[in-house]
Amino acid sequence: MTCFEKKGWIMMNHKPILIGITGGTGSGKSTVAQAIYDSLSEKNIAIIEQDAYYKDQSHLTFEERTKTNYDHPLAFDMDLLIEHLEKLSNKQCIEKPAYDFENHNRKKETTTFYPKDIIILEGILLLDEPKLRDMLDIKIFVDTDSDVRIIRRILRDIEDRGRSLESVIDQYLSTVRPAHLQFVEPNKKYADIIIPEGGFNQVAIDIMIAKVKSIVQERV
Ligand SMILES: Nc1ncnc2c1ncn2[C@@H]1O[C@H](COP(=O)(O)OP(=O)(O)O)[C@@H](O)[C@H]1O
Ligand SMILES: Nc1ccn([C@@H]2O[C@H](COP(=O)(O)O)[C@@H](O)[C@H]2O)c(=O)n1
Repeated sequence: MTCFEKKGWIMMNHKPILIGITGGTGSGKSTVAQAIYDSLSEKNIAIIEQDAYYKDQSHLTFEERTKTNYDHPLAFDMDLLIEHLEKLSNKQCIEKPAYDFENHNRKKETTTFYPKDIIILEGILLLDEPKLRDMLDIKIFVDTDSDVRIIRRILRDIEDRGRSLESVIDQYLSTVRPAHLQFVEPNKKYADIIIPEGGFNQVAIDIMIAKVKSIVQERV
């Protein structure tokens, strides 16, 4: 069954444009996603964070959940993410999960998410799974040096995600860095565009916006 929001619908008979923004942790993915969203805010557009699709771990204790490798593809419920993107392509609503970084678990509540003309999907592991990769109309890799990324991550995880300096460093060395080298960096080759240094690269963002607008024009 199709599902509509009261908002304007510009490409009624078309599948949504799916923009994937990937790159290492702290590279600036969310910042780039927000900049694109802000520049196209008059359109029927939304952001989906891949983080919302971390697997539910309610069967584990908090202590056990701290030991999960959150940078491995198996940490994500990729089947649910793909199912949701397919539903949105078919103009169906989804119940989008939400994630609690402090508890290392999915939240109980979900949000009803309506189909959009443009969806920005943002996350560390968008290009590793061929089926997901093939669904993306535009694939962007935000490329930022690892020393800059770890500094950003330390600040963010302590401030927003309830972590200690020691836990961020331990996690980075034991799982984040090895998984980045194994699953994130090698998939850069699949990107259509590589944006150096993330969110404040206005030239790259303007080029992206022009591309999205030209796809919209083709489809209306
Ligand atoms: N080009 C940039 N220069 C300086 N700081 C940036 C830049 N891009 C992002 N940041 C900052 O770095 C932090 C991480 O950025 P974010 O977009 O959340 O990264 P990601 O989503 O890849 O983890 C945020 O505090 C953000 O404001
Ligand atoms: N319980 C969790 C879940 C994920 N992480 C880390 O989040 C990173 C991905 O988010 P970004 O915004 O940084 O792209 C990823 O590197 C995981 O290590 C976590 O620490 N705890």
